[in-house]
Amino acid sequence: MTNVTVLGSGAWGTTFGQILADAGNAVTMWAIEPEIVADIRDNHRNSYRLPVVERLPENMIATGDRAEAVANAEIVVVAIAAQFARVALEEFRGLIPRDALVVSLMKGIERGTGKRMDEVVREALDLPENRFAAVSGPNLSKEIARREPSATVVASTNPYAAARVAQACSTTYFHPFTSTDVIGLELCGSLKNVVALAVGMARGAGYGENTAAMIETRGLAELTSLGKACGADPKTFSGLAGVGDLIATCGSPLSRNYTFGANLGKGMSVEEATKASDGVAEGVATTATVVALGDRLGVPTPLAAAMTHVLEDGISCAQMLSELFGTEITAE
Ligand SMILES: NC(=O)C1=CN([C@@H]2O[C@H](COP(=O)(O)OP(=O)(O)OC[C@H]3O[C@@H](n4cnc5c(N)ncnc54)[C@H](OP(=O)(O)O)[C@@H]3O)[C@@H](O)[C@H]2O)C=CC1
Ligand SMILES: O=C(CO)COP(=O)(O)O
Repeated sequence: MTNVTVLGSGAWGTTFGQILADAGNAVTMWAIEPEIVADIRDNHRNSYRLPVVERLPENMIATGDRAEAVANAEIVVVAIAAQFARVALEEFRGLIPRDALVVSLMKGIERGTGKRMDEVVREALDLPENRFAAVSGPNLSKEIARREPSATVVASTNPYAAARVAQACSTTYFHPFTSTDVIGLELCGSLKNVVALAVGMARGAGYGENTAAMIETRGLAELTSLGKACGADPKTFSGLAGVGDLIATCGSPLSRNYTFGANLGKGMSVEEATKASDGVAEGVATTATVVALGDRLGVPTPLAAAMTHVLEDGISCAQMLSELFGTEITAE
């Protein structure tokens, strides 16, 4: 049994807390909202962010006190909206035990700096690389909250850390694989959200399977080229965190990014789609950072560029699709 703290009691943070509790760990949830803390602590529910779960495990407690939340933690899991991660984590600097592992569930790239979540977490907490791990895969929280079978990837440059975290989140219904490719895992999780926005938009506009498959396949190619340029292992993109997460996210209205895109495709403005969103669609803030990353590395990112024009200039789905390939005939 391990003492694990989860920072952020959103849909996935709470679901992952349930996984950790089901795996036999002592789980402490931290949330910024007092009402969420009280709901988990007193009612063993998170009716605000995960109402699908009637009752959370007994070995899952909650607190809003930062020091108390991490005081005895052997593993600290970060499940905060990516664009708020740095500011939120800086409040925990110096509070986390020096031998605790820190795990990111976040899927986003920080606006302004273009940094991945492993970089943000390590900078905010002054954390050495060998105590960091990332978790990413086809993990739509509501299905996993219902304990449906699923799998994920735990990546750390420190194989011991990856194995330790994988052990802590292994249950009969949730199977972790390990990897040392942190960069690849981070890019898969972040960039697939941009592809999901585009696929959702096409679906919302009434296009079918061929168009979705076209966008997903070209999106995977873009994601893989960018990942390779960042030093990632190409194999990661054909695994659970790459193709696997694309299939899940681009195929389900449970995905916030997919649904955000679908609402755009139905004619909503970005503001209207944001208001309608149930949780944070991380791809909205990440899209522009992908274009900037591609520019910096000399890697073409036509899908991210087209989605940036959707998000910033309000171009239509038809215009987005026409921007994807241009008119020149090239090899695939
Ligand atoms: N939902 C899912 O199915 C999956 C999500 N993920 C990723 O996991 C991460 C967390 O997602 P999820 O758990 O769904 O949570 P949400 O995206 O629904 O919300 C983000 C969490 O961040 C918290 N938060 C926002 N701003 C701040 C802040 N300034 N300080 C402290 N906390 C803040 C929210 O708190 P509050 O609720 O109090 O507002 C909430 O707990 C995201 O990066 C997401 O991409 C990965 C796999 C699956
Ligand atoms: O990352 C996820 C599934 O793996 C959840 O996707 P959304 O953030 O689009 O809801």
